[in-house]
Amino acid sequence: MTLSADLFAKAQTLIPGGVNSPVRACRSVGCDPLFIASAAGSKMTTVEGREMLDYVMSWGPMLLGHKDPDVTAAIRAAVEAGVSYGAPCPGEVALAEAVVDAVPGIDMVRMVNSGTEATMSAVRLARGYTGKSMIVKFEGCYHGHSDAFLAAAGSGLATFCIPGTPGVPADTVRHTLLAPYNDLDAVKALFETRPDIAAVIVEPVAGNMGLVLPKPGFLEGLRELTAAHGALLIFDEVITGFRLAYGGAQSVFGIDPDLTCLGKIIGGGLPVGAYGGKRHIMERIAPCGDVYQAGTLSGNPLAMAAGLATLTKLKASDYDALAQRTKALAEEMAAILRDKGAPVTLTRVASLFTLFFCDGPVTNFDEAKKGDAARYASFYNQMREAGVILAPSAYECAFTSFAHSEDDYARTLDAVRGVKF
Ligand SMILES: Cc1ncc(COP(=O)(O)O)c(CN[C@@H](CN)CCC(=O)O)c1O
Repeated sequence: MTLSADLFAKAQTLIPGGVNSPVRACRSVGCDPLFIASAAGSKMTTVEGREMLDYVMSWGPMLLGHKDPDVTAAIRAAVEAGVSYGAPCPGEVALAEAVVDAVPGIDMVRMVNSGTEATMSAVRLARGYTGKSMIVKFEGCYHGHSDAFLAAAGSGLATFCIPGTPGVPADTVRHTLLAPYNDLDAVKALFETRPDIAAVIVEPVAGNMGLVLPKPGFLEGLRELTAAHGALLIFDEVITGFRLAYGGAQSVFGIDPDLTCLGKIIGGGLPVGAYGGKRHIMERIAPCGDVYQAGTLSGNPLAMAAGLATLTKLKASDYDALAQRTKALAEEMAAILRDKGAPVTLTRVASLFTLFFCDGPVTNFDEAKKGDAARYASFYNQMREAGVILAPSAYECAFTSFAHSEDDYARTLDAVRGVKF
């Protein structure tokens, strides 16, 4: 038995499924998880001492790479001043200012502790601000695990093929309307039948059914429809925020959402989420407004220091260069796999990509589900054997980082060449 296997056996007696987040259990790719002892740059080292090349990067936060020296130094310095105050601290102002300066649609921002909290709070705010109850989300999009969204979430639930989940009262998801991603007509039809839609929440680039890009006009259409019907447009940029560009997807597509949800990268690896948007909407949030939201560790000084150090460094980083290197890697991976006879549809943007083992196009969840999950599981396991960690689910993305080197990419392609179907 390996040390990971021993740890996993014990973990399963103490923690549901042996993990603190379902996808980490690797069930959909038919293996047990590796336990990680440390990480630095583009690599993680298992408890067995094996160095693995990482394309999960903590599911997105580690855009600078693991254990970035500047981020680590900032956390170390913050620790010396204490770890939590339960009172305002300068770091909260500094990170809020960095977010407001970076994200076009954010005039004011509230820090929380996860992407789930961010989207849950943004929806409550939208309902409070508009006085309406219904929300529209898209099949295959995942906005965290708050009840309203577990109607047909992508990410974990799609991996486990659970459409919705026990424990969510039926009348909770009664206020959630679903539409296929990229289907503007479906959204238009919802608005024509429902006068009580408070908001449409969308991943501007969907990262939880695998990577699915918005069709031209889709996001613009959502902006027009919501404005015309007195509903808010909420961009869930937990993955895309500070990853597609320093200003997020909204700065790339030129769309002006009413509210934006952030997470992952803005905490630099520590637990941070945030929701922000137009000042006249955000000022409805307590204590200046009447829509309640709170959090003991929101604005935690260590997390603020890690987030600020991360954004400061990203602001000076060359996103275009990373996008070009990611493009070269992903296209070569797809070409090698096609030469092995596998049907592969590659979707890619910036430092994100997904290899769907099916013919394309892949523009929504139904098409994403045509991917050959067994072939993906085989690919995942063979790549892990070769020392490369991909997402343990066909419904996730691969994440590169500024720490990935040309040698890393060459090593990855060598591993792909060794794959046998
Ligand atoms: C677009 C989007 N919105 C919200 C969330 C929820 O964020 P968290 O509550 O996990 O911080 C996520 C979380 N992403 C998943 C991976 N696709 C987190 C990994 C996990 O669940 O362990 C997200 O992708």
